[in-house]
Amino acid sequence: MIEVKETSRHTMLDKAINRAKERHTSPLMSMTKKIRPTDPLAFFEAAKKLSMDRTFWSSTAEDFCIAGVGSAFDVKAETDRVEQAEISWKKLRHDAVIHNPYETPGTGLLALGGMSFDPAKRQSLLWKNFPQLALTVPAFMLTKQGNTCYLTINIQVQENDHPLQLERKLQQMEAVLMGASGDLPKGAHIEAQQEVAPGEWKETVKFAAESIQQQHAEKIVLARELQVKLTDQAAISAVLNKLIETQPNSYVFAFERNGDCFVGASPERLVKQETDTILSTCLAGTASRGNTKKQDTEIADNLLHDEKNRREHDFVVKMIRQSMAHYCTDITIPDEPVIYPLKNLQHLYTPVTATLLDGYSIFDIVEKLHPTPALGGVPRDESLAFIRRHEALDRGWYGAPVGWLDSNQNGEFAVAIRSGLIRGDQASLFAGCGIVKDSDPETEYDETNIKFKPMLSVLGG
Ligand SMILES: C=C(O[C@H]1C=CC=C(C(=O)O)[C@@H]1O)C(=O)O
Repeated sequence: MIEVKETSRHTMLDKAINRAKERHTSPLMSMTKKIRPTDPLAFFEAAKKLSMDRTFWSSTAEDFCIAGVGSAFDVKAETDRVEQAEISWKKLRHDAVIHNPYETPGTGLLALGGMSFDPAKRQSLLWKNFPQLALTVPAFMLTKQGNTCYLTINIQVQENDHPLQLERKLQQMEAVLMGASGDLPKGAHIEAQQEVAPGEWKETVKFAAESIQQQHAEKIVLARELQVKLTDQAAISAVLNKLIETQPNSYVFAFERNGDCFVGASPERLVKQETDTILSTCLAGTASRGNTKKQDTEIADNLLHDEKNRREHDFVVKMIRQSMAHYCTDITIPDEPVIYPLKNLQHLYTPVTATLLDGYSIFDIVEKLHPTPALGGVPRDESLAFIRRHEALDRGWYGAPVGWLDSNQNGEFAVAIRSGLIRGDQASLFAGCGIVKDSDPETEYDETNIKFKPMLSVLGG
C-alpha cells in the first residue's frame, strides 16, 4: 500500500516559483492525485469548452487510457529531432517540481505526441500544424488504468508568478473538466469520398515490384490517400469512442494541433518500456477475415504458410532483432509468427522482448527502429529513396511513431497506421502495404481498401 502524503498545490507552486528564481528557468510544476472514476472521453470532450488542443492514447487490449488537455509544454524539434527532443525532455524533467506519490506508469510528468514519417520529405500544407516532432505535456491529464483514475496537473511557472493567482486559474479549469456531463456529441457522416489517383498508385506498385525484381530493393511499402468530406465538423470524442468500441487489440490515439487532429487505431506496437523491460512487435503480412469461423481459420492458416507474406514479415523480424541488439540484451523472439486478429484483417505477428542496457532510453529505441520494414522497406535507405521519389503523397505523421513517455522510464510508441488527419469537415485517410517482387497491384489495392475501413466506418462511411 502506497502511503500518500498530503501536499497542497499551493506549496508545490511555491516550490516551483522558488526554483524558477534560483535557477533562472521556467520549471514545470507537476502534481498527481487519485480521482473518482471518470470517463476519459467525457473529460476529453469537456476540453472543448476551454478551446484547448487535446491528446489521447488508449491501449484497448490493456484497459489503459490517457486523455490530455492543453499544453503546459511542447517538446518540439525539427533537425536531429529525436536527439533534440531527448535533450529538451531531460532538461524539463531535471527542472520540474513533481509530486506523484503513485508512480503508476502513465501518470505524473508525461509527454504525448509523434513525429513525421520522413523528415527529409518536404512538408505539404496538409500537415502544416504538425512539426517534424512534437511531444505535448498536457496542462490537465487524466490517466485511467482499469477502474483507477488519476488527474495530473502540469503548469509552467515563472519567477514573478503568484501562487494564489495560478491556483485560482487551475481550479477554474479543473472544475470545467471534471464537471463534464459524459454525453458525447453525435458524429457527422461521410458526404463524399475520393481516392487520390488510384490508377497511378497501382502503376507505382507495378514499378516498385519491377525495381525489386531488378534488385534495387527487397521490399518497399507504398501508401495512398483517401479524401473524405463530412456533413459537419467531425466530433473527435465520438470518433475515438467508436474506434475503442470497434478495434480490439489496438492503440487508439488522437493528437490535436491548432484544431487539426491526427486520429487512428493502430494494431502495431513499435516499443513499450517498463523501466528496463522492452517489448516490441513485428507486424507485417496481411489477409482478410473470413465470414464464418471455418473460413476465418482457413484464411489464417493460408496466411501463416504463404511464402510472400512470410517474406514480408521476416524482413521486419530480422531488422527489429538487429536494431534491438544495439541497446538491449536478453532479446527473445519466437521462431514462428502467430495470427493477430483484428476486426477487418488478420496479420502475421511476432512479439519481441528484451532488457534495456543502462544508459539508453526509449528515444534511442524509437530512433533506431523507425521506420521498420513494415512501413519503409528493405534496405531502409533504398526503399525510403523510392518512397520519397515516387509516392505521390505527404505521409506526415502517418506511419511514424506516436505515443507517450513518463518521467519514470515508462512509455509506449505505436506505428501510426489505420489513421487519418481530420481538419474540420474534411479528412485524409492513409493506408499502405508492403510490396515485394511478386506483388500484384490489384491485390495490394484491395488490401489498402480494407485498411481504410476502420477509419472510414467510424467517420460514418
Ligand atoms: C502500412 C500499413 O500496414 C503495415 C502493417 C501491417 C501489415 C502490413 C502489410 O501486410 O503490408 C504493412 O506493412 C498500413 O496499414 O497502412
